[in-house]
Amino acid sequence: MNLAAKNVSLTLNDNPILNNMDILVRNQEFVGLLGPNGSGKSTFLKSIYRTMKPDVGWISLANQDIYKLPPRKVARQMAVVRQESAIEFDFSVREIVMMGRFPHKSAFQSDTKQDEELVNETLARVGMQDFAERSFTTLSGGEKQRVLIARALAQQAKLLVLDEPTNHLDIHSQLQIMAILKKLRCTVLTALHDLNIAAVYCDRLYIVKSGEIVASGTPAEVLQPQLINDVFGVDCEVSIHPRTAKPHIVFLSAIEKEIS
Ligand SMILES: Nc1ncnc2c1ncn2[C@@H]1O[C@H](COP(=O)(O)OP(=O)(O)OP(=O)(O)O)[C@@H](O)[C@H]1O
Repeated sequence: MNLAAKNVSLTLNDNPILNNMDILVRNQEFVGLLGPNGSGKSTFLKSIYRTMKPDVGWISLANQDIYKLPPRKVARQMAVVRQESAIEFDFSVREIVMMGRFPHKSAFQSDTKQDEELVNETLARVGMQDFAERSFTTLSGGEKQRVLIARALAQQAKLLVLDEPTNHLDIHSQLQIMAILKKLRCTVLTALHDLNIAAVYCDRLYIVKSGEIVASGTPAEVLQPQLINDVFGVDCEVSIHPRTAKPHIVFLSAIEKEIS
C-alpha cells in the first residue's frame, strides 16, 4: 500500500503552513516525520487523512487520489491515530476499540464473534485487556493512547498514519508500542519527536521545517549534527550505537549550559 504526496501546499488564515511537500511511503515501509513544534507535521498528516484538504497538490493511496476515493474505502485501507482525540461520550474501552471494525461492516450489522475476538486480541497486544469494561474518559493519558492504538490495530488497515503515537507514554510503553507497530509489517507514516526512537524504528525519515521537507533518507543519512542543529537549534553528537547499529544522538546544549 503506497502512500504518496506531491507538491502539497496549504495556507491557513493567510499563513502558508505547508509548502510544496513531497513524500513517498512505499509498501510496508516505516517512515518517520520529524520536525520542531509548529513545523507542520500534524497539518500535513491531516491533509493525508482528509481532515484538511490541501490548496494545491495530490495525495494518493495505491496510486489513487485519496480525495476521490469513497470514505469507507479509505477507512478500510488507512487507520489513523490522531494527536488529540476528543472522545467525550461515555464509551467503554471495548466499544472504542470495536469502532475500528466499523469500516468493515454494513450499516446496522452487529458485531460478530470474530470482531469480539479481534478486539480482545488487540487490547491484549497493547496491555489493556484488564481495562475493557472501563469508561474511556476515566483513563490516564497513556492508557487512552494505548486504547486508540488498539482501535487502529482492530481496523486491520494496511496503512497506519500516526501523529506522535507515543505521546503520554512512559519509556517502557514507548518502546513496546513502537515494537508492536514495527512488527505489524504495515505501511506506516508517523510523526515523532524523539529522534533516538525514530533512529531505531524508522526505515526512512522526512524532516520538516517551516512547512517544507528539508531532508529525507535513512536515519543514518539524515540524523547528522549539522542538520539537527539547523532544524532544532541544538548541538549534539551522533554516533552509531554498537548494539543497535543505528545513529544514537546525545544532545549537548542543555547539559553544557547547566554545567557552566
Ligand atoms: N486551524 C488553524 N488555523 C491557523 N493556523 C493553524 C491551524 N492549524 C495549525 N495552524 C498553525 O500551523 C502551524 C503548523 O501546525 P502543526 O500542528 O501542523 O505543527 P506540528 O509540526 O504538528 O507541531 P507540534 O510538534 O507542536 O505538534 C502552526 O504554526 C499552527 O499554529
